[in-house]
Amino acid sequence: MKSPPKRSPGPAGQQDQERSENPGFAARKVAADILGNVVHKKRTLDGEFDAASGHSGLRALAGNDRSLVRAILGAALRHRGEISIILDRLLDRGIPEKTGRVLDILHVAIAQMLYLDIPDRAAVSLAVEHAGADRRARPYKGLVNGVLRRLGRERDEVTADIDADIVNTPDWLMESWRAAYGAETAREIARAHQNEAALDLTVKSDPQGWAERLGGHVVGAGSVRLSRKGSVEAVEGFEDGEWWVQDAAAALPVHLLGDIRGLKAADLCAAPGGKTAQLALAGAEVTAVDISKGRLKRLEENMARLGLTVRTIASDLRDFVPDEPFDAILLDAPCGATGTIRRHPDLPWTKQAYDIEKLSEIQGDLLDRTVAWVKPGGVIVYCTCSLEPEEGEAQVEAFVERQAGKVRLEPIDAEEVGGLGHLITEAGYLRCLPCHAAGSGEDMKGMDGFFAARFRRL
Ligand SMILES: C[S@@+](CC[C@H](N)C(=O)[O-])C[C@H]1O[C@@H](n2cnc3c(N)ncnc32)[C@H](O)[C@@H]1O
Repeated sequence: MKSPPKRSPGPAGQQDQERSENPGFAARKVAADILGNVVHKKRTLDGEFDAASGHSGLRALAGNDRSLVRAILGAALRHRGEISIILDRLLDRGIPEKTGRVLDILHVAIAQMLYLDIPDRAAVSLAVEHAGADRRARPYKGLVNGVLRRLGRERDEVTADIDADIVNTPDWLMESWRAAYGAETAREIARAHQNEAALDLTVKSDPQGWAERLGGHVVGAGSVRLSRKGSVEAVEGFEDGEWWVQDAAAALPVHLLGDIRGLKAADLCAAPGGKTAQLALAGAEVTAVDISKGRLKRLEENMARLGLTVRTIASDLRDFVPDEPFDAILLDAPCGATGTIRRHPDLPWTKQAYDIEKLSEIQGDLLDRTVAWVKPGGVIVYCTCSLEPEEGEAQVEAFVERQAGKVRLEPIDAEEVGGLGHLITEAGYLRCLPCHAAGSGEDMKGMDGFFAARFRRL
């Protein structure tokens, strides 16, 4: 169950050094705190890790301890269902409500013991110390010690017969995937979420050359896949703006617009600009629209690094009025993002079915608006990084019905997406799943869940 070591012990954060000399204590404390914020307060991991507005405890940690917090949270969230079952088996009478952080402390400790290469004694003693330092958890310090030591002793019995593929996904999501893709594929999707995603790059040119230079493979429709982890800024070509990070699946929708050299293209919901960069590189005159000024600023910084020029407009699309119609429109609509769980293991624990319903209404509204913004004969590509049919297949079927006589579906051909025929549905949509291969060969396995459909304006 354990994965290779990911840490070297770093200095404890300033605040916690006052309370504990034990190296690594501050990291465990911050991890338990963030876990609580994610699962109880529905805060996102990205938000908690934001340098400016994220969790204040993280700022006090050294870089290697921040990485340790990320690794612990990744394991605790990816295996949350398993850990809950293990805790049920270990806790004869459960834990009473209002016990402060006890459950979060236990989840963090078990994540280290079972899924990270951290010695049991370190995980247990830091958890016991943490319980002792927390006013409401203090009465359960003995219980934390007993439960974790028993797990250490009875690991095989306590972890036996757990269907990890199924239990780490909330029921509503598993049900949605079973209904959409069948039980076996739903299981494969959930299994794919147990692992982190590879690092995929979109390069300005010469994918094969960059793959050789960086020790990767060409996948998808010319993306470069690297297995390395760590800071992307340090990778050759970043500073010179030769590539940007973009999942192989996320790179496919722009290819569906065809030859856009010299055409006016709108990138709607554009930030942080992965697809904007592709459009500009393909020679289109790009207008990038996004509701978020902050995210648009990031898009502008990304374009500056890549040496690409685009026009940016900060606007809610529901207030947007283009000066003139476009030849091509890409709508990468806001969605539940359930296709990105490998990168965002917090997502299953922060989103609910209700969020998908609300978002699918917005998607329908935005998609309808694009019809008036594209020239007759022009093309609209709709895409989302979602696995839910309400945000994909069902969404576009309803669109075609509402806009009958104004748009027609233009089926996608496998040749347009690097020859990956398994990604094209019978209806001619692009449907990528996290368990799909991005090329041939075992190390090509995995891509973000994505949906795309193409329409021609009549
Ligand atoms: C899936 S992300 C876009 C990713 C981007 N296309 C890329 O490839 O890098 C969705 C974006 O939609 C934007 N957004 C959400 N609601 C919007 C609205 N009503 N009008 C315009 N943009 C919106 C969000 O700010 C967010 O940046």
